Amino acid sequence: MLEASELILNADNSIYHLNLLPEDLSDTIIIVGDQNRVAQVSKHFDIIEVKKEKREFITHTGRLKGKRLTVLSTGIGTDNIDIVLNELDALANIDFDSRKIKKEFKQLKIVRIGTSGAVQKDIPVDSYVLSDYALGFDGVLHFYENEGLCDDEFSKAFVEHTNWSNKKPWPYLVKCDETLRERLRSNRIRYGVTGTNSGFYGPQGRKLRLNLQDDTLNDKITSFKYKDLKITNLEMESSAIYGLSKLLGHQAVSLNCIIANRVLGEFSENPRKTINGLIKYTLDKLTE
Ligand SMILES: O=P(O)(O)O[C@H]1O[C@H](CO)[C@@H](O)[C@H]1O
Ligand SMILES: O=c1cc[nH]c(=O)[nH]1
Repeated sequence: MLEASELILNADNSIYHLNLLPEDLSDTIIIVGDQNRVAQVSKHFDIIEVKKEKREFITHTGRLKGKRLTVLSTGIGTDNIDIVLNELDALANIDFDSRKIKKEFKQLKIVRIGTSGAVQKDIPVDSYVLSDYALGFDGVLHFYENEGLCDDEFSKAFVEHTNWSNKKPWPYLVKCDETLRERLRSNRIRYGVTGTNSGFYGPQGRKLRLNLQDDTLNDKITSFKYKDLKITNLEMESSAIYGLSKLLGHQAVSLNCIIANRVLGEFSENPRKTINGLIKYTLDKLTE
C-alpha cells in the first residue's frame, strides 16, 4: 500500500499536482509547456468534457472526430516532467482507493508539442523536428533505476568531443517510441537528436550578462557527430519524457516547433502561427 506521503491525493481523491481524477484522463495525451497552448489545442476539439487546473498544470479533455484526447500543460523543465509523468502514470495504473498498483497495465500515448531552437544551419525557423532521440543534460533519469535504457557509447563520444565538465550531470540518450513515431511521421517533418537542457540561458549557451563555463559548448554540440546522428535542436523537456515513459512502459514522441536558429541567430517572425500548424498536424495524425 502506498503511504499518504508517497501517493498524495487531494480531498476529492484527485492526484496532488495535476488535480485530476482517473476518469478525467484520456489514454492519448498531448503535453505542452505553455499554459496558453492548452486552449490553442482544445479549441480544435468538437467537445470539451473536462477543464481542470492547479499551478501551471492546466488540463482539457475532450473529443475530436470521436476520439477522446487530453491536452495538458507541464510548465517549463524536466523537474516538472518528473511530476507530470509520475502523476499521469498513477492516474492510469494505481487504484486510488486501495492505494495499490493495478493488476492490469494501461499504456498511455504521450505527444509533446513544444518550441525549440535549432543548432544546425540547415534546420530553418518555422520547421518541425521529431526527436528520434533525446539527449538529457538534466540528470532527472539518474535518480531512477535505468540499467540498459540509454546508449552509453553515444554519451561517451559526446563527453569526449565536448570535454564535458564532470561537475555537470552525465548526458543520457533515450530513443522515442517507434510505433508512435510511425503514426506521426510524414515528409513535412524532419528527424533528429534533441538536446534537453536544464535552463534556457547559460545551459543553452545564451550569454546576456553572465559568463559561461564553456563559451564554445554550442559550437561543439553543432559539430558533434556519432555514426549518422547529429544534434539538431535544444529544448527543456524531451529527455525526461522519453526516459520516464520508457521506464513506465508508455509510448512517447516529442515534436518540436523550431522558433529559433542558434547558428544563424534567427527567431521566427510568427511563432504562434508555426505552433498552430504543428498542433493541427498532430491532431490530424492522432485522429486519422
Ligand atoms: O514551448 P515549450 O513547450 O514550453 O518548450 C520550450 O520552450 C520553453 C522555453 O522557452 C521550454 O519549456 C522549452 O522546452
Ligand atoms: O532556443 C530555444 C527556443 C525554445 N525553447 C528552448 O528551450 N530553446
